[in-house]
This record gives sequence, structure tokens and C-alpha cells, in this order.
Amino acid sequence: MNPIQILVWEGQHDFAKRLERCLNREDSPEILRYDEEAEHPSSDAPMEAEIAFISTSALRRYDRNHLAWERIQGIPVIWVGSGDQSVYTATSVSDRVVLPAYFNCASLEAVLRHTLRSSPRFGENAQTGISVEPEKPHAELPLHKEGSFLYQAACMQQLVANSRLYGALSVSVLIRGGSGTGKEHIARMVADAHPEYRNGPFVAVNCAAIPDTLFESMFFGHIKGSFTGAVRDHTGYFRDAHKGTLYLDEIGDLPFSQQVKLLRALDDGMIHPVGSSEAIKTDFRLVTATNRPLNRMIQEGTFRLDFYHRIAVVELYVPTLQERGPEEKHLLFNAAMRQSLNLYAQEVCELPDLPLWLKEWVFSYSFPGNVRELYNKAARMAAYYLGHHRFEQAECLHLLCTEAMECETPEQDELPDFSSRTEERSQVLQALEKNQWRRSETADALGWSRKTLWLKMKKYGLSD
Ligand SMILES: Nc1ncnc2c1ncn2[C@@H]1O[C@H](COP(=O)(O)OP(=O)(O)OP(=O)(O)O)[C@@H](O)[C@H]1O
Repeated sequence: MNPIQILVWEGQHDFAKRLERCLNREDSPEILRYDEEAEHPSSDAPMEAEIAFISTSALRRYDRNHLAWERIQGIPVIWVGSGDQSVYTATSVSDRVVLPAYFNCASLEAVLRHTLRSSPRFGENAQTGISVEPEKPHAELPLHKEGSFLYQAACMQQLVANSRLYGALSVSVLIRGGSGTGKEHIARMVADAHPEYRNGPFVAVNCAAIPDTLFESMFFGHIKGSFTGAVRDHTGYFRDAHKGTLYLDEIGDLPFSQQVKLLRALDDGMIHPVGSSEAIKTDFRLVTATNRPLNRMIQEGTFRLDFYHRIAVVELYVPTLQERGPEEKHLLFNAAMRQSLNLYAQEVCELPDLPLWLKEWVFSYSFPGNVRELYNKAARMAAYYLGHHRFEQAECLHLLCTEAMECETPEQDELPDFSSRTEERSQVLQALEKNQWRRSETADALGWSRKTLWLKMKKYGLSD
């Protein structure tokens, strides 16, 4: 028997490799790869392959919808989500199942089975000649713990190892990374690694919130009566951090003029409290953090190069959640759900089995707000579960929509011009009935996206 041919048209460079890894090797399917530059399956001639995996984003480049595609090619197509939530939301509520680009073998199997069964070419009991490797029973990968800091990915293990390594030295450390990645956790890890400074205070300062007029007093302190309102002596951050760690968060937001003043004091550790002629020696380890592009700011002249050299003897980069990979998202999401369930529930509440679509959402969503956002989404799901004792897909996906996505209001130009609400409702209803309530076909018939149809059905009480 000739090996089955599978067509892959999906931009992720390792997609085909991951596919091969999941598919049963004894069947050894032949994978035909298409990409941007090479010939692509846009022609109207039927394709050679027996099944295709095509990125949903490919559709946007052609004036066709997925049904037209499948009709022309005459083979079942598994659409691959780009990881963009809008695509996922739009398609997962319709009868089309979308495989997330970051799939695992279990989700591949589920999507494959669903697609082949509903394909006229293969049918319910069809022998397709392809199967997914049986899921090997494997223990969940261990989630490492450093206090309340959880991590698993190799890049995170390296980061933690480096934090300990350089933390033990008396060097200034700059921590770079996106918002919500856990920079403060890393700063504390660095501080705790030093044999001496770890025993002193950890003074955290948000540099984005320091008024220019109070800058010197806040950092270097003042003596009573040195200015109006100075009713008592004030030590300031430098002296507060003596023999410990001074953590300057959002250092990229420190105005240029304040950078000079800090640089002078950091160079020799000598400070002059406001209103005092006495110089005081301070001794601490400096750790700074930022999510701003300091290199670009230096080029643009908004961040001082000499100041950068002073604060960044060692640089640690905290990867975004997306860079850590889907496994880390999955493990952290479970841990965060467990934490929220315990926090919100009146009595002990075990983590329920999460439905496949929710796991896939976690796998494919990019979490631009990183771990902070992941904790927020997990908390929403935990609160929803405690209220409903189940996960209803449409409602949950709606709760998981980010604020920036405008989940509620589809774009106006996507909507046809209906003069009244009632008329629109009956149009939607008629179209649904005409298409046997198949959402993809109905959306096509109305000339809407599936997301728009879904939102309209919710609005008019037509969804389950
Ligand atoms: N790996 C992790 N394990 C557990 N909690 C984490 C992890 N990373 C971050 N968090 C939590 O996410 C939130 C944001 O973390 P943190 O404040 O350290 O981020 P940040 O990078 O300093 O963000 P920002 O740049 O916005 O200040 C905190 O509540 C923190 O406890």
C-alpha cells in the first residue's frame, strides 16, 4: 500500500516535524510541504494529497472561504489556528474544529478523528491509513518551585541557575523582560543568593513614580527642617538598603536628569542627605529591572550610556510566556487554577478535568500580559467553575477574551444593514434554518464571519 500523502501548508517551521512525531511511524505518511515561496495549493485543480493541514491565515490571502476550499479540493482539510485568539474563538464555536498551531498529540488525535468522520471521503468507519501514536502514559512534567515562583521550561531553568550564580557575586544586575514575566521574583532570587546581602533588607522602588522635586529626598534622605514639610529626619532608599539589596524597578522610566544624580551616588556609595553637609557611606547590592528597550533608548539619547554601564554588569532576560512554550503555559494555568479554587472556594476544591477546548485555548493563546495575565484568566475560570460547576464553552471563551479584542462588538462594516433588531433576528433565524443550523454555512450565506454570527446568535438568544 502506498503511504498516505498529507499536505501541510502552515507557516510554523516545526509544524510538519511535530506532526510526524505524533503520527504513527508504522504508517509512515508522506508529508508534502507547501510554504510561502514554493508552489502553494491555491489552484483550482484537486490536490494529490488525501488530507491537508492548512493555516486559517492562508484563507485571508484568497478570496475564498474554507467550504469553497474543501469543495474544490475534495479532500478533508484540518484548519490550523494561528494562535491568534480571534481566529480560535471564531472557529471553535462553529462546527469546524481548528487545530491550534501549538497542538499536542492528544488534540491532534481528537481533531483528526472528528474531521475524518465528518468527511464524505472517509466517513464514520473509514480506514484512513493514518493514526496517531497511542498516548504514552507519562507523568506530568515536574513544575519547579522557588518559593511561590513556578517554572518548568529549559530557558527558565537556565534563568534560575544564572540568577543564583550571579546573585552570589556582588555585581549589579539588570533584569530585562516583558511586563508580568516575573522580574520581581527574579530580583528577589538574585538578592537571596548573596551570602551577605541576603541577610539585609530588600528595598523595592518603582522608578516610574518619583516626582522630580522629591527625588533627592526619597533616595538620599533629608534632615528635619531642611525644607517646608520636612518635619522629621528621613533616611531615604539608599540608607534603607544598607547591607541589603536596592531593587530599582522600571529603571527605563527614570528621567534623564535623575539618572545623572543616581549615577554619582552609585559610583562611590556616598550620599548627601538634603540639608546636611555630611556625606554618608552606603553599601548595598543594586538590582534593576525594565521592560523598556534600553539599547534603543540609548541610541535615541533618552537613556545614559554611562548609567547603563553602571547598572548592567550582568543582564538577565526573563522570557515571555510564549517563548517558554505551550507546556509551561499549561502547567502554570493548572497551578494558577488550583490556587484560585483554593482561595475562592468555601471548602477544599480539587482541580477539575479541563475540557479539551480550554486546554487548547491555553496552548494557542499568546498571553501578551504574560504570567500576570495567565493568573487573571485562570482566576476567571476558577470563579466561573465555582459558580456553575461546569465549563460552558461559549461563555468561558467570552470571559477569556481580552479587553483589547472587543469581544462584544463586531466591526460595523462586517454587518449587513438591517433596519431593525426584529428583522435582523428573523433573518438570522431563517438563514440558520435554511442551513440546518450549521453555523459555518449560515455565516457564509449571510456573508459574515463565524465570530459575528456567534455573537449575533448570543444576542438574539439563538445559541444553546
Ligand atoms: N513563574 C511564576 N510563578 C508564579 N507566579 C508568577 C510567576 N511569574 C510571575 N508571577 C506572578 O505574576 C505577577 C507579575 O509578576 P512580577 O510583578 O514579578 O512581574 P514583572 O515582570 O515585575 O512585571 P512589571 O514589569 O509589570 O512590573 C505577580 O503576581 C507574580 O507573583
